[in-house]
Amino acid sequence: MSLRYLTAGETHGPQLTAIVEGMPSNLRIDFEALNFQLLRRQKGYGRGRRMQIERDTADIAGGVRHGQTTGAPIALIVVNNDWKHWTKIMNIEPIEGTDEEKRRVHRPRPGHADLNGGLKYDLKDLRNVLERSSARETAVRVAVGALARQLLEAFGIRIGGQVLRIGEIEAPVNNLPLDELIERTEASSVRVVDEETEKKMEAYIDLIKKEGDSVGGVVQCIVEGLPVGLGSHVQYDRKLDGRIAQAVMSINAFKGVEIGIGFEAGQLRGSQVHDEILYSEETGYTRASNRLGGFEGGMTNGMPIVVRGVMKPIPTLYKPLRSVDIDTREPFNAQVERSDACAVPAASVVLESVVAWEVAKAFLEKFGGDSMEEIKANYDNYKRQLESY
Ligand SMILES: Cc1cc2nc3c(=O)[nH]c(=O)nc-3n(C[C@H](O)[C@H](O)[C@H](O)COP(=O)(O)O)c2cc1C
Ligand SMILES: C=C(O[C@@H]1CC(C(=O)O)=C[C@@H](OP(=O)(O)O)[C@H]1O)C(=O)O
Repeated sequence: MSLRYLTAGETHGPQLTAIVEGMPSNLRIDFEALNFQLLRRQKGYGRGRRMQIERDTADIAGGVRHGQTTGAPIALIVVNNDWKHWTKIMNIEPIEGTDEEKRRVHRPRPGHADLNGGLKYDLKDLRNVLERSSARETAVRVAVGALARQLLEAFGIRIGGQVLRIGEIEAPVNNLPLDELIERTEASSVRVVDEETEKKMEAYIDLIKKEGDSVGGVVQCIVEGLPVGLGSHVQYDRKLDGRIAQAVMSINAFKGVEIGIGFEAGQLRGSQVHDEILYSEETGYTRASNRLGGFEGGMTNGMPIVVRGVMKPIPTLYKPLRSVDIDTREPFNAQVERSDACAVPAASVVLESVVAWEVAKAFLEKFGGDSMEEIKANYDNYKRQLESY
């Protein structure tokens, strides 16, 4: 059985839940490291008041005993602190003239799931759509990704990321070693490596917010320490770059994905794009560059995976756009819900998490076993095969 998971839960409901199946036994879970990933996602300049209410941690309610996985499905729970403020609105049916009726959402926000979801599921309170379409769900996806990260780390595979752009402000290109990149972005309110860019981005977010507007950006994730041959060229749905693209596009508000130089490849010559193959006794086969971001033929080539994603501006605007009231079909300004002005730094943590998951899944498909020991034996054997090739 391959690795899989499902999530459930509403943004203003009691909790978010994930069931993760297919994790091998005997993986030691570092609870502090798991919760650190949740904390990372909560930080970032430009977020709304909700992040001051929440203190995200993941409770494990199944599949782990004495700090180690047992091979059983893992149940993860992230509690919503905000639930206590929403119990009435979430539990009581909105009756005309009551406070609950006033909180019914009937003026869909352009750019959010409100109208499509209302039409599709025949829901007259668009809250029933927004509760689940909210990116609050990414909290539990980050918890799931944190498990994947721990599995990968046991095999020396590591992940880092950074923000490359927020609206008009672009971060200068850097090729820092992963450790330094992680250290510097961790210290930054917008997950960039230098203070000058950080200051510019903060000021830009302040300006956007003051104008009742919102902003998106570009985020990048790097995975290092990979073996050659995760994913496969033989079937469309086994191509790991394709799976990663799907995972990135599944993040709320993501509108595009690039691997390596991505779209730039369309304007360059072959000689400027393809990574020349080298060989040495110490390193085995390697590449002179990594413009293709670690992939050829849907398989890892041993170079770091480089994935970028673009996030559109947040749809909820304090200065709302035109919309139509679904009760009257009259033009109205869209509903204003409490909202972030910019969630790009948080989204960069979500990007790392979904990429970690896809890589871990492909890793288990290749080296699969029911216990960490079995996987390690398979992995060591494969490494010997590569060395003798
Ligand atoms: C970390 C994160 C935080 C977000 N915060 C908000 C927010 O506060 N308000 C909002 O309207 N959209 C927010 N979004 C975006 C919406 O969830 C998203 O646009 C919506 O679900 C519609 O999906 P789509 O943009 O993928 O089509 C956020 C997205 C992410 C990744
Ligand atoms: C709760 C989170 O993000 C939320 C994502 C979100 C949306 O529409 O996507 C809307 C906002 O919800 P609320 O109106 O409750 O403040 C964000 O705060 C989170 O990231 O944990």
